[in-house]
Order: sequence, then C-alpha cells, then structure tokens
Amino acid sequence: MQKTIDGTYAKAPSASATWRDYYELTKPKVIMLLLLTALVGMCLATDGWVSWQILVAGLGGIGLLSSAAAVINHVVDRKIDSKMARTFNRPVTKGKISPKRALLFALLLGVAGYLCLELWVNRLTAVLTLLSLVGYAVIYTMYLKRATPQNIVIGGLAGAAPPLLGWTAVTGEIHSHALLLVLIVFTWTPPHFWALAIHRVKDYAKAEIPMLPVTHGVEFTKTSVLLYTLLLTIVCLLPFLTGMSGLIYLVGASLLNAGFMYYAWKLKFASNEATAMKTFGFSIVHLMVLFVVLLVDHYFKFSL
Ligand code: HEM
Ligand SMILES: CC(C)=CCC/C(C)=C/CC/C(C)=C/COP(=O)(O)OP(=O)(O)O
Repeated sequence: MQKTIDGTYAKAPSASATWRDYYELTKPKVIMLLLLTALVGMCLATDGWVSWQILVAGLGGIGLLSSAAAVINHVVDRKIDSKMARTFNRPVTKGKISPKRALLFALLLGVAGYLCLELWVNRLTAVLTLLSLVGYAVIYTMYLKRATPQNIVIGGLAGAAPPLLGWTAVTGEIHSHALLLVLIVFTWTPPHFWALAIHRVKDYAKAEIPMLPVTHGVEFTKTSVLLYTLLLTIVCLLPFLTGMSGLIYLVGASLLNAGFMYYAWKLKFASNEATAMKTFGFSIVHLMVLFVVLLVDHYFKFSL
C-alpha cells in the first residue's frame, strides 16, 4: 500500500466488484451479533415458541435494514476510511464499488427490509427499525461521529435497539424487559468501542475524527472503559433483580462480567501493546455469550 500526499492510502487499479465486496459492505459479523440480540429479544418476549413467520420475516427485515445502514456508513465515510489503515481497503473507498451503486444496493436492502417488517411482522417494528437505521446511518455517521467524543455513546442507541425490535416483532408492544436488554447493549458499547479506539488512536487522529482517546487522551479513555465496564456489571444484574431472568443467567453474567472487569482493569493498570485489542475481542465474546445465556436461562428456568 502506498500513501498519497494528502495522507490517504493510494487506490489500487479498480478491479471489478464481486459479490464478496457487496457482502463486505453489509458488515456481516456485526449484523450477525445484532441479529442474535434480536433473536433473544424475540424468544424472551413469550413463554411459548416464536412463530416461524415472525422469526424469518422479523430477523430478515431487521437484518436487511441493518445491512442497509452499514452500506450507507461505507459510502458516507469513504473519505475518512481512506485515511485509516484498518479501513482503507474497503470496497467503496478502493473504488471497486461506486458510491452510486452502493447507495442503490442500500436502497434495495432497505426497501426489502421495510416491506418484510411492514407486511409480515408489524408496523411498530418496521418504524422502530427504520428509526434505528436513521440513528446509525444519518445521526451517528453523518453528524455525531465528526462532532463529539460522545458520538458512540449517543449513537450506540441504534446498535442497542435490536433486542427491542425482536421483542416488538413478537408482541407489537414495548415492554420494560425489552428496554432492559437495550440498556445492556447500550452500556456495553462504550467499552467495546473505546478499547479498539485506544489501539487505533493514531488512525483516528490522522482522519481527524474526535474519538475519546484523540480528544481526551488514552489514560482518560482507559478510565472511561473501566467505569463503563463497572456500570455494565451493575446493569447486567437488573434482569435477575427484576425477575426477568433466573440463576443460570446470574451465574453466567457474573462470570462474563468478572472477565470483562479483568480486561478493563488490566487495560488501565497493567496494559501492554496487546491489551486494548484483547479487551475489544473479549467484549464481543462477552455480549455473544451473555445473550446465549439469557436464552438458555429463559428456556430452562421453569424446569429448575
Ligand atoms: C455505535 C456503536 C458501535 C461502534 C462505534 C462500534 C465500532 C466497531 C468497530 C470500529 C469495529 C471494528 C471493525 C473492524 O475491525 O473493521 C467493531 C467490530 C465489531 N462490532 Fe462494534 N461497534 C458498535 C456497536 C456494536 C454493536 C451494537 C454490536 C453487536 C451487537 C457490535 C458488534 C461488533 C462485532 C461482532 C465486531 C467484529 C467485526 C469483525 O470482526 O469483522 N458492535 N465495532
Ligand atoms: C437498523 C439498525 C438496527 C441499525 C444499526 C446498524 C449497525 C450496523 C450498527 C452497528 C454499529 C457499528 C458497527 C458502528 C461502527 O461504525 P463506525 O463507522 O464507527 O466504524 P467503522 O470505522 O468500522 O466503519
């Protein structure tokens, strides 16, 4: 890779796009985890089984609209992505897919997703999912990301919405237990992202994005990661304290939070080169396993 005079990475001769490039635009791994949280929202909304129609159309619609949001993010961010080593190789940034084609792709995904939810699920879920798309693709990406180091705290609400979207897909109503699941993902997002941002602080500074470690320094960000992880540990007790989840959840969540606190503590007080990325990696395992444990607890708590 070669750097150009304005600090961006040089474009390779633009090869033609493959389906893999379009797939990459949808941020598939992130969407998979989002869909897991939506699935858990669906399952916890009822004591019975979720109908196949709601499961398929609900997850399909939420997945398509989230993917559309991710594609728009690639188009809007193509200039800043070209300045960062982690992102310079993305299909729109590299010129493999033109912004126009990518936006058309996003439109197709978005319309298909909205119709899925509107026709086969319910209007509340369709509207809330569309609002989440606007929250991420417009409010976070176009405005907050460039405006304030609190960008990911506020913008995190869009990424935290899927458990609620799953819940409303099944019941057509907003329930306080669903909001509790949203609160968990919302509190998890800052330590998830800031751990990565600490590792990538130079990239973000070069791209002039006001992420917390750029504006307030790495030490302040490490303290923020530790405090948010502590807050997450407390928030994760709420499903048990409110009677939404049982002992399986309490034990699983406590172990996971002990692991996250270990990494956050190490990051603040005994970190080496690798600690920030290990903390980031653990955050993903933490959320994934936490939601699986919520599910296991839901189906087995009655037989205990
Ligand atoms: C505003 C909120 C969020 C921000 C700013 C954020 C930021 C990021 C960034 C910058 C990456 C690195 C991607 C890369 O390596 O190219 C990442 C990875 C990831 N994020 Fe987040 N994230 C947010 C919310 C979420 C949510 C809500 C979920 C799921 C529930 C999630 C799941 C993941 C996963 C699974 C990865 C790993 C992707 C991979 O390895 O390709 N993130 N996140
Ligand atoms: C409809 C709905 C639920 C929408 C939510 C969509 C969504 C994909 C949320 C995930 C958040 C995320 C990956 C943020 C990173 O963006 P970034 O631009 O900071 O990271 P990047 O530099 O890797 O692009």
